[in-house]
Amino acid sequence: MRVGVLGARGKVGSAVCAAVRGAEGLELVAQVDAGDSLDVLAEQRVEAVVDFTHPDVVMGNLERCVAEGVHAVVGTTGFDEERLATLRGWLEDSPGTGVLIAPNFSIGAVLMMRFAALAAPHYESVEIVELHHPDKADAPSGTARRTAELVAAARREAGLGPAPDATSTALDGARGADVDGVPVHALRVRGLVAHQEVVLGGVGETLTIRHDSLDRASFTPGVLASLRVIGSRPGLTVGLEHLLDLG
Ligand SMILES: NC(=O)C1=CN([C@@H]2O[C@H](COP(=O)(O)OP(=O)(O)OC[C@H]3O[C@@H](n4cnc5c(N)ncnc54)[C@H](OP(=O)(O)O)[C@@H]3O)[C@@H](O)[C@H]2O)C=CC1
Ligand SMILES: O=C(O)C1=N[C@H](C(=O)O)C[C@H](O)C1
Repeated sequence: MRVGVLGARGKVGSAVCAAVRGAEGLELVAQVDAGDSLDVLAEQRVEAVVDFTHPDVVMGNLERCVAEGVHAVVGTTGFDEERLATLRGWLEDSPGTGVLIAPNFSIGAVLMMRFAALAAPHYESVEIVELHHPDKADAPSGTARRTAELVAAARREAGLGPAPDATSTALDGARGADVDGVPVHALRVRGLVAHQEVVLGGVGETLTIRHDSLDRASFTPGVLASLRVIGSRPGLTVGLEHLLDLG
């Protein structure tokens, strides 16, 4: 498969370029970064792109890729329901083209999200703390948003109400951002890569589920696995879990 990487000079994009170069059956034929033309997609007969760019530009990239029938594996964050609906519309006009968007391509993060959803119905309280490097464009992280949505859905399904919180006065931001009723706290600290804790609590006990990406190499196996199947998954797939057998 002929692969192009968008965001090729970025922190994750450069790791993906190295991984694609070393992967059997994949050929890195285009490296695109800010200011470069997407004409290279047609010129180099790119079959699939990997996008790790910026939430502000990813939709423009995907509109062009889908219009040209180029499959896309997307790690860039910033997808809400409105963006996903727009993307589904574009894909309807380009049958056979596949787009996979994953808030997190590391296996541990996917498992952390699954474990958090599994635990959620059993605890009264739940909060999420995500910790990242200070050059990150968005807050909270895409992973934290997705985790909060999964936890909230699991709580709703179990008939649980809002987690108790008797705070009657607080400094703005002290209780984090409210994502689907789940407080999410974002730390930006030099030296960190990508980390998250889901803290659950009930009477007399807490459960903390923590995941750490210590190196951006943690994202590349999931990206390569996605590239290998994207050609046979037309339409939109959201989440790496759909490619894994998690039981
Ligand atoms: N799903 C996952 O597993 C992961 C997702 N991410 C997400 O991926 C995205 C990128 O993260 P990261 O690599 O750390 O960020 P970086 O800023 O290091 O890399 C982004 C790169 O994209 C470039 N770029 C900007 N605009 C365009 C454009 N229109 N076309 C092509 N390239 C462009 C940037 O150039 P310039 O700097 O000149 O603007 C930069 O080189 C973020 O949204 C992040 O949250 C990150 C890690 C894992
Ligand atoms: O910007 C990052 O670094 C990361 N972004 C993704 C997110 O927002 O969840 C994935 C991971 O947390 C690293």
